[in-house]
Amino acid sequence: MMQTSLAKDKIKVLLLEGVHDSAIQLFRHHGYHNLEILQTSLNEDELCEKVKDAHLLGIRSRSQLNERVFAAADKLIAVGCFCIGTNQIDLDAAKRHGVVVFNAPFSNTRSVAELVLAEAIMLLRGIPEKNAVAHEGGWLKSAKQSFEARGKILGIVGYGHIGSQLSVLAEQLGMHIRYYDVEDKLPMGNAQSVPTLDDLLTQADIVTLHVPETEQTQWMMGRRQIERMKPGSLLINASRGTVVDIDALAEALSSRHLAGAAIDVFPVEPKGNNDEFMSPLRGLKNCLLTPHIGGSTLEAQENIGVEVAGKLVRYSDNGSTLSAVNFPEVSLPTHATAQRLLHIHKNQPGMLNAINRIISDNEINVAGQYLQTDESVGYVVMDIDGDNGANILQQLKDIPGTIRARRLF
Ligand SMILES: NC(=O)c1ccc[n+]([C@@H]2O[C@H](COP(=O)([O-])OP(=O)(O)OC[C@H]3O[C@@H](n4cnc5c(N)ncnc54)[C@H](O)[C@@H]3O)[C@@H](O)[C@H]2O)c1
Ligand SMILES: O=C(O)CC[C@@H](O)C(=O)O
Repeated sequence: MMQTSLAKDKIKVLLLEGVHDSAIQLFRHHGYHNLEILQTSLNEDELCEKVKDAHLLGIRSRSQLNERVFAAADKLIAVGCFCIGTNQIDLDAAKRHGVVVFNAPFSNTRSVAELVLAEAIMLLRGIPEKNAVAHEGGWLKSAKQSFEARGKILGIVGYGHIGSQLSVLAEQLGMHIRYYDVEDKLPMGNAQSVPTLDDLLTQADIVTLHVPETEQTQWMMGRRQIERMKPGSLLINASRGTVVDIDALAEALSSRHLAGAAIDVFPVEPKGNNDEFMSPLRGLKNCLLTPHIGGSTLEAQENIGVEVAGKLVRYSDNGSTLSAVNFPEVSLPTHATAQRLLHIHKNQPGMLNAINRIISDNEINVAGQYLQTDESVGYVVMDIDGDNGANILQQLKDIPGTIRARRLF
């Protein structure tokens, strides 16, 4: 087990939002026993208080990490998103504070694709409404407005990991796939790309959204886009709640312009399972509502736990930022007899010179050194011979423009 300069029982790991046990096991296996585990997210004030003594933080989609939270998190070195989306984090603020952010870019994608396919079939058969009516003692036995999936056009918006897997699964059922993406994407099977969102909306029997939350995707399914959808068509959203104008959707479902919808994500979601879910979609029987569980299968959560905890441990143990979402990627092999120093700084001229001047003034031999920069930060990982690491750490921290410096082992 790797020895770090800060004893591992002093490294506090704060895990929120019911991260899977596989993550906890992995931390413990690597010697991290100072864990605080919460099942819910925290509001901004609670977060600011809790993060004060945390070195590593694990969250899912509900925790909002903004400038104020990072400013309060003096000791924080990394955040792991135990999910795909990182839109809940101000990634630039994290970087300015020298905090590296990781996620799990594909571990839950199959789970989402499977759910969406099931929802498409359920909506085509009007099951949400038939189910709701049966629970009230009614009996809607009818073939009216009930359809097979075979031969229907599935319109996929965002043909990434989820959209493209869904494409393959849906084609197995005999559906015809059209997709719209801002980037050129390899069509799977017989899927066809369409040039505009409008083309997709006017052709598809079912529209399903698989885009990330960005400025461009915010409210991309507004009133006008919903009106462009074919009368009697269906909408599925398992991407992010801000992609769909929920009031316009509620009206389209009430008026039956849309025959049905399945919505897993909402502009405002409850903080935890004990909070009330508020939405204009409540009570609409042709709308299947799920509590943001597209990626919540045991398989996905177990894999995500191992993947993201593994990334946090590798960063904490040896400084590897491989696959970080907001940081230059560096992974230096360890040199058995050397001490490792990490230096995160503003990307300004002369930083490497300043670091190396300290090394040479102290007559230290460098066993390995790697610098990566992006437009705003630089990250140096450096192995030095001898035992001078602790002595020069303060000098490295004193270099103007330094964001954070750490001695690992
Ligand atoms: N409901 C859930 O539990 C759940 C689970 C996993 C992911 N998600 C959400 O689903 C999203 C998609 O996941 P993914 O793994 O497929 O991501 P991905 O990055 O692999 O694919 C996203 C695709 O959207 C495209 N895109 C981006 N902006 C676009 C725009 N304006 N118009 C059209 N296409 C655009 C991208 O080019 C890319 O191909 C995630 O960002 C996350 O927010 C939700
Ligand atoms: O597990 C979550 O909270 C979010 C799941 C999903 O939206 C993701 O971004 O991966």
